[in-house]
Amino acid sequence: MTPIIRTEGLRKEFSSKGQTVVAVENLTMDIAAGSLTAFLGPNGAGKSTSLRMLTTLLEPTSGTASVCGFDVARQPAEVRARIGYIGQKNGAGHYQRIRDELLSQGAMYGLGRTEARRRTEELIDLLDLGEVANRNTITLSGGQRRRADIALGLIPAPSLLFLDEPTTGLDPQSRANLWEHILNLRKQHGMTLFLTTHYLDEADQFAERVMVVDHGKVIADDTAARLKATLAGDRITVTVDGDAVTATDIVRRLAVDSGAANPEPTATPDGEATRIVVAVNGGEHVLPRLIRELDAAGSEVRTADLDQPTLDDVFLTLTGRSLREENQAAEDSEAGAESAAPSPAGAPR
Ligand SMILES: Nc1ncnc2c1ncn2[C@@H]1O[C@H](COP(=O)(O)OP(=O)(O)OP(=O)(O)O)[C@@H](O)[C@H]1O
Repeated sequence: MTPIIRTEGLRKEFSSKGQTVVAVENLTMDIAAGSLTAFLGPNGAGKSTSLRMLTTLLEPTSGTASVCGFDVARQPAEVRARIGYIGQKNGAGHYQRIRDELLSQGAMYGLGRTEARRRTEELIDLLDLGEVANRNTITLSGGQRRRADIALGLIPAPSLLFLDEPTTGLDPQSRANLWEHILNLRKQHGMTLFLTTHYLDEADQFAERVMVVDHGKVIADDTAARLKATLAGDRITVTVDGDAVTATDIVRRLAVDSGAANPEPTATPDGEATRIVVAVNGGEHVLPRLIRELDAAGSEVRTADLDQPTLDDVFLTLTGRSLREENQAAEDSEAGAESAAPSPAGAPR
């Protein structure tokens, strides 16, 4: 089947104060129709720029991209007619009722009045906006506003939807709720979804394909499960009494047997005992065997833990940075800026 997105050596450079910034470098990928791909990367990695090129909002410096079978540079109108794009900033206007905004969007896409009305009501229903459809966007909660954004992006009934950080800034419950809606849409309409997110748990849970970009380049591209298995591995920590050298040898042998990429354990004194940490493959099989072998060798196992990796561990291996910590730092600085910013008298905060 022809991929719904195909890029070949896509590149975007910006000139800023006499300097050239390469935001996206040599992006080559095929995305299958009907798939859900998460495009991940630290701040400034080039995710939004890639999305903006694929949605025809930015012209590539070089390389090619076809979306829904049309070239983004030469046939932008054809591309736009087939896609939806939900950017980072709230797309819904502030002083219009959601229902009216959806109707205007329908008119903008050239739907007749009856069809615009039908789709508006369908999307209000699908995205659970019934209770707020007659309210102005400015009065909505973050989660409701994001759902309104998605409804707006879906007015033209796209076969491919791009979402740039759809859940950023939402509380965990609103995130879960929005995801339920996104997955529901996908099920009902067989849409292809291509999204960026800073929440790696979302990518892990919902995406079939995870692409990690850094400094404008794709540095990993696979399923979340395979990325975790190949780039992070499981981690076993045991605390043992008795002969630390023998115990460490046993741990190393089992890690080697498991096929771990780096089977060298680290052993550190923990009071009278020794704490041994090692990376293994298939930790759930290795751990029981390890406990039996240590026991048979006369090492008393005080504690035994198995940590299975998250995508953040993958991220750390790949980029040397923890996205979880970056997110936390960004949230902290936003919260700081918000509490420091003066609020104009009477203005809603
Ligand atoms: N209009 C512009 N002019 C100059 N540089 C730009 C412009 N837009 C983006 N860049 C730069 O290109 C790089 C990639 O930016 P981009 O917004 O694509 O990153 P991102 O991965 O989406 O980041 P974030 O997660 O913070 O949204 C960054 O170094 C950014 O500063």
